[in-house]
Amino acid sequence: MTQQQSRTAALVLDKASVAYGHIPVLEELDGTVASGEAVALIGPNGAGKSTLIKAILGLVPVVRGRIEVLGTTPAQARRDVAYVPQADTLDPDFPVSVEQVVMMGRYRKIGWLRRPSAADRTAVAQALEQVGLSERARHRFGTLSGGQRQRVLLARAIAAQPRLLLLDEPFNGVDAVSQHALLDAIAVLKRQGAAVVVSTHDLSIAHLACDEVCLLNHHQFGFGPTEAVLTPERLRATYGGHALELRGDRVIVTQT
Ligand SMILES: Nc1ncnc2c1ncn2[C@@H]1O[C@H](COP(=O)(O)OP(=O)(O)OP(=O)(O)O)[C@@H](O)[C@H]1O
Repeated sequence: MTQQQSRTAALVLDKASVAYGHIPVLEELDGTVASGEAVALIGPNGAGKSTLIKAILGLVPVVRGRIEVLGTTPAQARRDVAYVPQADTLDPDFPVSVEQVVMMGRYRKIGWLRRPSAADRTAVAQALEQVGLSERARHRFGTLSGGQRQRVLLARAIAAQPRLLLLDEPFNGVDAVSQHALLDAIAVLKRQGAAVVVSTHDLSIAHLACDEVCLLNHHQFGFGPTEAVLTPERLRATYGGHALELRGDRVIVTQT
């Protein structure tokens, strides 16, 4: 990757406002995420973090301003963007193996009708290795733990070789091993030049994995380098009337 490419903006928010019908959710967001960098979206429940991720995917409309993804519109960039949802929507009883789930990440590249090539199988094996689940490739997806299933969904996103990866609270309720695998995978993707957007309540994720932070509660309360933006004062402003405790690296809302 050249220096020029490494400075390419993967995501631009330009006075972007997002709404569900007539209900405004996000107002006038501004910020840029470069390729090879990660940004943490931090804010209380209902702040609009998932909504921003859906707007970047082109699933919720931008009603004013602009969201530019990989130099184009969210809808046009979609094939180069991978998404790991907050809760997996795959029925655990559905009889599908771990490697079949990860292969789903390749379908946008190979099409639904063509058989996977050797390159597709290699991409799947590498993605599973990256999340530490190679030995579970033939296991049924539904038999894995919640944290392991989350890692499989991350592997599915990695196998897609995205230029932008969107993770919606991927660290909720996962064990330390899964958390490490997730952090490692984010680091590898960044090194490969992908940009990463991760919504989280865990400030350690922002410190460990993210170059930048976007503080959100319908409005933006800060967007910039993690160390500069992630201050107790700004967090309190973002969480508004809620009483807050910073317990270790987690934001705990003690009173609403
Ligand atoms: N499909 C929808 N239609 C209308 N309003 C919605 C819809 N989805 C979410 N909202 C509203 O948008 C606001 C932001 O929700 P969102 O899920 O983006 O918040 P969040 O920051 O991701 O919260 P959490 O941390 O709880 O996941 C909330 O007020 C929610 O009720």
